[in-house]
Amino acid sequence: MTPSRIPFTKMHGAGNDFVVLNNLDGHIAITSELVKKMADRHFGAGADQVLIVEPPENASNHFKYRIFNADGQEVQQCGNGARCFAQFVLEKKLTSHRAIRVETLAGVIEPEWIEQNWVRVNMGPVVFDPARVPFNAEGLQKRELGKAAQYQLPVDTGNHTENLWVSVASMGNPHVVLNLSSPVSDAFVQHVGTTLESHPRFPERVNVGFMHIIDRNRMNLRVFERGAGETLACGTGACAAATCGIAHGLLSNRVTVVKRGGTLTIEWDGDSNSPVWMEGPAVTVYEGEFYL
Ligand SMILES: N[C@@H](CCC[C@H](N)C(=O)O)C(=O)O
Repeated sequence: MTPSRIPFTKMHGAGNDFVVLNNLDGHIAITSELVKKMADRHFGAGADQVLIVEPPENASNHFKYRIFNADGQEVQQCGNGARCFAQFVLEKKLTSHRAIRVETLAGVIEPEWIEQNWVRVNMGPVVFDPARVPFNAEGLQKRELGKAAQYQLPVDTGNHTENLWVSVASMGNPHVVLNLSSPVSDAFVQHVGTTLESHPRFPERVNVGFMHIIDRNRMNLRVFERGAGETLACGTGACAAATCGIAHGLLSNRVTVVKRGGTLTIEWDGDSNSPVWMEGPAVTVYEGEFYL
């Protein structure tokens, strides 16, 4: 039975914040309602995502990692959370391995603890096939840019409808990336983020990335996340934006992604079978008990 007080750890990865629960013994009944309560910034602990540590289904892996957005929906992947997950299981002495194999709804990822508060993760491959994002590209104007396509999507930007060229990618979870020539306003991120997150062309909704390339090695990125709104950083968003930029021939194979909450490094060799590597911070903020 779920206890009336649930111990949790508050963590963040570049300002993307999490409530992390150890449910290895299965004593907590994880429901969408519980997640929403914990993630609430006024009545709960407050978090962009709630992360759950569970035993693996396959004995060749170390853990299962479940991810819930603040709106209570369970989702496939979370990059900043993956680094915090590795920091958490080591800190809590749930493993003695620095490199672990972790099951997610999107497949197995491999975080490696590099040093205190710093983790590198093999995030698996990126997928640009629109059907697998999923994104309905039917009837849209399409252009090939390097190794990936872009699609022209009419988007209400607040003042008028603009035909924006967008890239789409899956890191296990869905992303749309806008490549902008200048930094964007808060109002633009809120308006376009809200519109695209629930756009009918994305049947599972989508995370919306606003990428501003500084040079071949560096970009600024803001992400309006599915189920959480704009966050201070999004790890899979950084992987999606960087790999789109690399595939389009605009970026080198190692990119520094600067977010409002911190900086991540993304590496990808451009081969569709190769994994995407992400490196960055993973920090414990405090321990608490949540009263039900
Ligand atoms: N913050 C995350 C992504 C969390 C899930 C995402 N909002 C989704 O719905 O797919 C990250 O660091 O990747």
